[in-house]
Amino acid sequence: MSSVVPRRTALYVPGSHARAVEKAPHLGADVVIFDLEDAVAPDAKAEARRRVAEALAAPAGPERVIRINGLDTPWGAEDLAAAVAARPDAILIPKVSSGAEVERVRAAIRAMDGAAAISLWAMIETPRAVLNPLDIAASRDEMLPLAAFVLGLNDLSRETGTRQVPGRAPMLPWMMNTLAAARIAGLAVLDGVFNDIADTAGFAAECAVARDCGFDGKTVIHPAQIAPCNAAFSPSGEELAEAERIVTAFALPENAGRGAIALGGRMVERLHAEIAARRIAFAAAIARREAMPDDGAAGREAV
Ligand SMILES: CC(C)(COP(=O)(O)OP(=O)(O)OC[C@H]1O[C@@H](n2cnc3c(N)ncnc32)[C@H](O)[C@@H]1OP(=O)(O)O)[C@@H](O)C(=O)NCCC(=O)NCCSC(=O)C[C@H](O)C(=O)O
Ligand SMILES: [Mg+2]
Repeated sequence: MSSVVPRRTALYVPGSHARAVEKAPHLGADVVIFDLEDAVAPDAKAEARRRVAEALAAPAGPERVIRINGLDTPWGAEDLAAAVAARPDAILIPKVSSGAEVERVRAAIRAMDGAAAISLWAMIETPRAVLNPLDIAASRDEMLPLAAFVLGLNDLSRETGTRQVPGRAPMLPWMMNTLAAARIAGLAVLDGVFNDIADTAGFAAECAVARDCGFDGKTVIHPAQIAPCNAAFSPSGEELAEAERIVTAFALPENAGRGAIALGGRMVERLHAEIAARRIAFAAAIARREAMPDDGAAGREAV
C-alpha cells in the first residue's frame, strides 16, 4: 500500500558539496537525503557535518533526512550527535543488518542530553538485511520509530557479486522481500539509485519497475532524475479518472449492498474502491506538496 505522504523522489546530496547542498531543497524532490556517509571523503566528514547542520537551520519544503556513518566507524558517533542536534525529519542509518543495530542507535540517542523524538530510516543493503528485513522492521519504539526502508543496491552488489543489470532480475527477490517486510510493519519503502545519469531511458524503465513492484518512490543522485522519477510515481490522469469512476460507482444507491460490480467490462470489488480512494488522496497530497513554497512556509503537515 502506498503511503499518503509523497516520497516519490529522495535526492541524495553529498554533505561536502556546498553548491549541491544549497540547491537540493529547491529542485522538486519530495525528500532530500543529506549524506555524511559514502558520498563524503574521510577528510571532509567534519566539514560536511557543519554544512548539513547549517542547511537544516533554514526551513524547507521537502522532508529532510541525514544519512550518518555507522556507529562502528570512526565518524558514526559524531555524525549521530550532529544529526540529532540538527533536528531533521529522520536519520538514515546505513548498512543495517538487524533490529539490534537500530536499537543501538536508539540507545545512543537516548543517552544524549535533550534527546527528542525523531524518526529513523534504515538502509537495506547487506545480504543479512535482505534475507531478514522483518527482524529490522519489527524493531519498534514510540519516541524513535523506524519509519522507512531505503534499498542500497550498490552495496548489495558489492557484498554479493550480483550485477545490476537492466530489469534487475537477480535483485528482484531481495527487493520484494524488503517491500513485503515494510508493508507488514507499516514502513515507507524506497528503491535504490540508478548510477548511469546519462541513460534516461534506462532510468525511466527502472522507475516503472519499482512503481509496479509497489515502492513508494526511488532514491536519486542527480537533479536530472527528479522530474522523471516524480512523474513515474505519480498517478497518471487516466489512473485518476478510473479511480474517480470506481469511487463514484460504489457510492450509487443501487450498489450500496454489493461487494462486486461490473464497470467498463471489468469486475471491480470494494477493495478496488479502497485502492482508488487512496490513489485520489495521494494525488491530492502531491498537489499540496507541489503548491508548497520551497521554504515550507505553508507547513508540511498540511500534506
Ligand atoms: C554524480 C555527481 C558527482 C555528478 O556531479 P556533477 O558532475 O557536478 O554534476 P553536474 O555538473 O551535472 O551538476 C549540475 C548541477 O546540479 C548540481 N547537482 C549535482 N548533483 C546534485 C545533487 N545530488 N543534489 C543537488 N544538486 C546537485 C551541481 O551542483 C550543478 O549545479 P550548478 O553548479 O548550479 O550547475 C553528483 O550528482 C553527486 O554527487 N550526486 C550524489 C552522489 C551521492 O550522494 N552518492 C551517495 C548516495 S548513493 C548511495 O550511496 C546508495 C546506496 O547507499 C547504495 O549502496 O546503493
Ligand atoms: Mg550504500
